[in-house]
Amino acid sequence: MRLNGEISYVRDEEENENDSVALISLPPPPLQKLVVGYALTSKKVNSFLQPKLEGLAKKKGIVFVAIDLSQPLVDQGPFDIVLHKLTGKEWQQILQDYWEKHPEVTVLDPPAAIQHLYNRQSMLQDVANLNLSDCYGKVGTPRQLVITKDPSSIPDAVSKAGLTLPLVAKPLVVDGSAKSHELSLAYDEFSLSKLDPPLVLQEFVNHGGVLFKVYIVGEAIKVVRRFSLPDVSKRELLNNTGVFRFPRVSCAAASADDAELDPSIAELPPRPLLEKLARELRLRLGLRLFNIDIIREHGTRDRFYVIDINYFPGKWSLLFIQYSHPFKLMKCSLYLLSHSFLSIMCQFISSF
Ligand SMILES: Nc1ncnc2c1ncn2[C@@H]1O[C@H](COP(=O)(O)OP(=O)(O)OP(=O)(O)O)[C@@H](O)[C@H]1O
Ligand SMILES: O=P(O)(O)O[C@H]1[C@H](O)[C@@H](O)[C@H](OP(=O)(O)O)[C@@H](OP(=O)(O)O)[C@H]1O
Ligand SMILES: [Mg+2]
Ligand SMILES: [Mg+2]
Repeated sequence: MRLNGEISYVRDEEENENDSVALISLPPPPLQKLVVGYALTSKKVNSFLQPKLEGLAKKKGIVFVAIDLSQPLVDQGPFDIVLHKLTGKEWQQILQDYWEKHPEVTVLDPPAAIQHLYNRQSMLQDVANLNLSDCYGKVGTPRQLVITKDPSSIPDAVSKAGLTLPLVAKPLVVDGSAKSHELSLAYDEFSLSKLDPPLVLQEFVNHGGVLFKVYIVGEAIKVVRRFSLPDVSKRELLNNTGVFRFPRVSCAAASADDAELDPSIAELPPRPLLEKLARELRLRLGLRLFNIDIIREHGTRDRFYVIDINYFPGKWSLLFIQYSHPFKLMKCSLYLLSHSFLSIMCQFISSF
């Protein structure tokens, strides 16, 4: 079975361009320029600032200008928007000072709000506090325990907390480094003392090996499917011991949008549920650019868990890669997906 791999809840502006016919031909009003100053790592510049985005943005009067980190921010600009994804206290302070002097500038997003996602404990707190049970499904977070020191105390702490094995061990701090994405799966309690705190130990939830990435850009939502860790059976749990490091299983290259999947596993979470979740988290987190990783407990229709939230994610450029796939249609759908995504980004920026 082939499922529609992606949903968009915002009409693509490009689609609408030919909808209306001008009755009187007046010259178009001059486009008011919107200047977006950006402070991004070179990795992010490569993945985000694709010529395609810059081209589309230019047509809509949006220009991207690199912020020079060696110069005072206050001496640069003027900017309408500052778009950033850099970690570190120093940058936070620079932005804060800038914002105090220029409250008219939109900072995407406020550094203090982003900071909330840089810790895997605070990251999921708002989801845990939500009550969406009447909204087409239940959304929660896996039970988890924070360990800050003394690895030898972990087996005892896990048993006291009553966590069920296997457990996913995740570095507590998420700072964009490769190390902060080094995760392990622990099958038995005693091997847990080999781990290296500070970390979060999270119950592993069987979910049929498919994860949903929900991208939030302002009020727009996009969902894609990615491959994920396979289920762990009771037998595997009994026969395995130890702690196993695993690579970045659900990276952008692990798209499951065009895979043949069991429909009960592949079915996207209900749209009203995602809309409510996105709206609530946007408000509670105070963020406009983020993504939620969500899984459906295997064997259930409506039990969902948020396992990760990332600030301003997305290797959108990957969607442009011309896959040497035998079906031309697939190339086309990938192109359309990325195109509408870029359009959404431009629409969002234009809204300020
Ligand atoms: N509680 C869980 N139950 C089942 N699988 C999980 C759980 N937590 C994580 N995983 C698996 O591990 C992968 C990585 O976990 P997570 O998303 O928390 O890490 P990350 O390094 O922050 O990822 P990202 O690259 O999205 O930032 C997930 O995509 C999923 O496949
Ligand atoms: O393309 P997707 O699957 O959305 O992956 C993102 C991850 O989920 C994020 O965690 C990455 O951000 P950090 O590397 O800053 O944590 C993020 O890195 P980026 O800042 O280079 O976009 C992406 O790798
Ligand atoms: Mg993730
Ligand atoms: Mg993450």
